[in-house]
Amino acid sequence: MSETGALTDSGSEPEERVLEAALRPKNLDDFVGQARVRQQLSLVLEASKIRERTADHVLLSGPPGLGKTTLSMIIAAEMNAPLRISSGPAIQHAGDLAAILSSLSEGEVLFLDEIHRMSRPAEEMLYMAMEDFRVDIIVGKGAGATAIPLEIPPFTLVGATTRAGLLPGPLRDRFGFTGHLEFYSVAELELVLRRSAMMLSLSVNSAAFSQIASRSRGTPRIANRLLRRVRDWALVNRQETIDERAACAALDMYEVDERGLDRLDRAVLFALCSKFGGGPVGLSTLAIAVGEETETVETVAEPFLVREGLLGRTPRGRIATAAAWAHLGLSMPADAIFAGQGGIELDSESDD
Ligand SMILES: Nc1ncnc2c1ncn2[C@@H]1O[C@H](COP(=O)(O)OP(=O)(O)OP(=O)(O)O)[C@@H](O)[C@H]1O
Ligand SMILES: [Mg+2]
Repeated sequence: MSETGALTDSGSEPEERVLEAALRPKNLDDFVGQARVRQQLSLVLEASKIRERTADHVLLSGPPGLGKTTLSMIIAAEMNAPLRISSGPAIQHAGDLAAILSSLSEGEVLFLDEIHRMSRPAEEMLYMAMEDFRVDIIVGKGAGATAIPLEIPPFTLVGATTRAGLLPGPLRDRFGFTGHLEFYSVAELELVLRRSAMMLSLSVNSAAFSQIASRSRGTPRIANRLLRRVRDWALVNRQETIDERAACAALDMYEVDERGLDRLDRAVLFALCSKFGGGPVGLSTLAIAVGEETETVETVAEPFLVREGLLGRTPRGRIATAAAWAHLGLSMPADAIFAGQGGIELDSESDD
């Protein structure tokens, strides 16, 4: 995810995870935003406490950096249960999963990150474990193979995925509750930032919070990262209090503009408008024009530009919207084809 290591990339680097862990809210009340998911989840957890049973399995889906890992930790904490963490890519054989499942203690929360990347045989073993708290261990091969049933203690599976669409139906159906995380509003991100600033003992004024929040692409991870960069800037420039001027100067220096676009995002839009008259132009041509890999343009820059309504994907190629021209401060030529005009249909972003 983070191949470019950009400031506005919503994925996280290993060294950043340590910093993130420190800023993670520890209970549902401290978790900002996502009101509906929080309410639903709290009901699921409350009910299971009253029934004195382990909570139903929970699936958390949504884009990177919105709080899936954080919520899984909160679930374990709220249930007073130990937490075991693993991930789809780490479970390539059914045996890997069997080893984890058979070592769980009663009521333990098992967090499987990127659950859509688990191997098929492991997935099938998981179905059974989720439903019957039992797995069949296959011993031997071919005609002589036998299945040895193994009881496992009741546990709560919390699965996280950025690609709910890639999850096979039978697996999705076995979760008692699915929480879909949405992008955060600027006001919510300001709350996230206020909390982080307090934990980092930073003095930041309201206008500065709102500047950082509105450049954070609806993503708490990015908000916290921008806050740390602004903190660096203030430290070096000996600013005791981070005000709007300091926040803007810092973020301008890091090339994150007032709408949260970074250097690559703007390069893509600029090439699209200035070199190709606003498109349509093929993705690979566009990538060459900005000197990047096709995949980087497609996975790093495009999703946000499409979400912001600045770029359109059409069957004939990429186009700049009227908003893109305006954002770059360019006047749109009369013959430019943009969304809603010229009979071009926009492709909605697919989840595969
Ligand atoms: N609702 C929230 N309130 C406060 N901070 C949050 C919230 N959601 C996320 N964060 C912060 O954002 C950072 C990223 O969150 P988290 O790691 O849970 O995201 P994720 O959805 O698991 O991302 P990924 O898909 O990349 O694994 C954490 O450091 C956490 O402190
Ligand atoms: Mg995570």
